[in-house]
Amino acid sequence: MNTAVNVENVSKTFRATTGSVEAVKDVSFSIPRGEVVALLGENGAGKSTLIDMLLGLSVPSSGSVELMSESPVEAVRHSLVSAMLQAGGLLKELTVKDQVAMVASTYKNSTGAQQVLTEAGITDIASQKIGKCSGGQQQKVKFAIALLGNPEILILDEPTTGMDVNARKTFWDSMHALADAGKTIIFATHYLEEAEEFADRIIMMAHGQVIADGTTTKIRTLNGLRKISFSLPGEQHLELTPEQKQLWGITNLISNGTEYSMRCASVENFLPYVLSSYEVSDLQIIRPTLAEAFSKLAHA
Ligand SMILES: Nc1ncnc2c1ncn2[C@@H]1O[C@H](COP(=O)(O)OP(=O)(O)OP(=O)(O)O)[C@@H](O)[C@H]1O
Repeated sequence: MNTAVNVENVSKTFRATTGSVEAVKDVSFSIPRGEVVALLGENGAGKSTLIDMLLGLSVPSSGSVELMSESPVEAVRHSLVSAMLQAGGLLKELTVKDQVAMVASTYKNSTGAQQVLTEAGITDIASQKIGKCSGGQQQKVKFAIALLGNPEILILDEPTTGMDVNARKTFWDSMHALADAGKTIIFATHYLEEAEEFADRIIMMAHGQVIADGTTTKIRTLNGLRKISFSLPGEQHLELTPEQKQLWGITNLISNGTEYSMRCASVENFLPYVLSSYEVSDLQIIRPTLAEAFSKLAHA
């Protein structure tokens, strides 16, 4: 069984007094086992609604979801999947270790409270009451709880919200270890650098739909916004006709003495022309950042 998650033509419509909201619209994707996938999208894009359906917390209005070839509810029941969600679930009066032990006792075959406390990096706050933990520490407690069932699939909704830089690093180190052990990880985040650094694949959502799906490199170049800069020493001047600019998708052309910079949609075709027609130095091709691609795609 190589497919961990299969989502087919899934839509979710909420009925509200003000009318209906199509939170997720005809979304399909498949995630092989062992893949680490970042779910990106602006506020209200539909990420949490999709995650709720992956976990069986809500039912699609149409379409189907399968995790390890089972329905989400069955997959949760068989501890094939566990989650770290944005909303509550922790008891403020309990200590961290009692909270984790309490959830551990509900599993037939739990990983063990002590082990998940170590994996989540919270042995130092084990005796602290949940109510006295910071937002970031509570996130780590939720992470420890998510590890208890030793699930094949981990689904994390904005897991590092509230964590400081060190806590985020420790968190992602733990996630790396899990990914190396072959776990499938799906995480929603607003931190693009986390997606860039950690995910094998990015699924980008806007207005309930998947607007891009691929590796970070693919997503970055989807909008074709690579930037080129170079110098033309001596008396050389770059001269491009409007037809050439259109052909190679040249925009934002700026010249500053001998230095030129521009955006280019067709670097592979433009560069041979420049290199054969001019004496070029200091050539640089700069990939668009994920943030640029994200912003462009989300507002297309
Ligand atoms: N229970 C609900 N009833 C009505 N509308 C809802 C409900 N839950 C979500 N929505 C709407 O569905 C859309 C998608 O919301 P969702 O929470 O899935 O977005 P999101 O991408 O997770 O956003 P964020 O990044 O802010 O968490 C939004 O327009 C939201 O207002």
